[in-house]
Amino acid sequence: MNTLNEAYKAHPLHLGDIIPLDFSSYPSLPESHAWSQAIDENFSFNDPASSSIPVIDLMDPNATKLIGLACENWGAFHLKNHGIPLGVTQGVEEEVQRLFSLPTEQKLKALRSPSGATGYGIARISPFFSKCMWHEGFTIIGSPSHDAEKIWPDDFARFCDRMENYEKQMQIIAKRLTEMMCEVLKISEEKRKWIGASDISGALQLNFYPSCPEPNRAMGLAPHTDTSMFTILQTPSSGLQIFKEGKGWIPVHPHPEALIVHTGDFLHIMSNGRFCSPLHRVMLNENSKRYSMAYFYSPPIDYVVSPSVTKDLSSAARFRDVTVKEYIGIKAQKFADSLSFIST
Ligand SMILES: O=C(O)CCC(=O)C(=O)O
Ligand SMILES: [Fe+2]
Repeated sequence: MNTLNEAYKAHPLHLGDIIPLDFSSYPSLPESHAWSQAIDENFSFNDPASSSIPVIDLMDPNATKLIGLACENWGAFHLKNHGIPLGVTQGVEEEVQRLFSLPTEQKLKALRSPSGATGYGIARISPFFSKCMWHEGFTIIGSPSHDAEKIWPDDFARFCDRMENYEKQMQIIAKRLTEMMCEVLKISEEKRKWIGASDISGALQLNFYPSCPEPNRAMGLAPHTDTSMFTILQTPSSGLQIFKEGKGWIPVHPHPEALIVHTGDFLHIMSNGRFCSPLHRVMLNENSKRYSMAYFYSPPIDYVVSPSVTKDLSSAARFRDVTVKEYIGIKAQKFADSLSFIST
């Protein structure tokens, strides 16, 4: 059994916090999904050049340095020339569309169990908000065959092949990015030994946001930070926003053939706060649906995440040591207060 599954098993959800709405049968926004305040845009486009996350070419000889700066200043960047063949991305996009356009009853066959980590269901962050999100998701850890078989008993091989291939590609890029980030943070050889190991904690989250009758009063995905070390996101559509201190919510418009990478809580801890773990959310559209594939990447479950992993920790550690597994548990209970809960 994958160890990430074990980490989630210890924190079961209520069934009511897993089942998505059948969005196609709601021509107007139900009260359960109407957020009380109109969602503020609170962002001005005075200077678009300094108000968008940087684009970094992985083949650029200065890529390591640029990635370090982007992680410090934004906690996010576009990554181009990442080497994933276009056919692989397109294949996954096709499967995501095929999955989410199925009738609700069919998708519900793979409903995530309350103590499960994989399958179909609403976002894990849902219990922390009083209103529901206009979103459905499907989580994959390793092979998706167990869940896909329930949906397509005779025809799940193509979905599985494409997803597993995509996960492999993500791991190759994630390994490369981890090496670069460790270089920037001067992480000791000892604490880098896990890189490239087979027991890394990885999960692929497929997200779907149907078109919404009242996008300004609804929320695709509510503000959160990712628990991961970093997340590699692929989406053909706008809607994602990242919160930047002093600027507000910044829209992240996808670049053709580029991936979006953003740092998560684990890198924030390991860098002693130098890399941000940006708050982000997803906004909706009245006329178009949106989907995304988010690959969450973290060290193995027993790895000790600590500011002391860096060789040049010059100031006092701002966070106490936690294992990956322990922090997943803290996040499941404390959500937005998790980083302050472990701060020293
Ligand atoms: O759909 C997106 O663009 C973002 C998804 C996300 O933030 C997540 O799955 O954690
Ligand atoms: Fe996220």
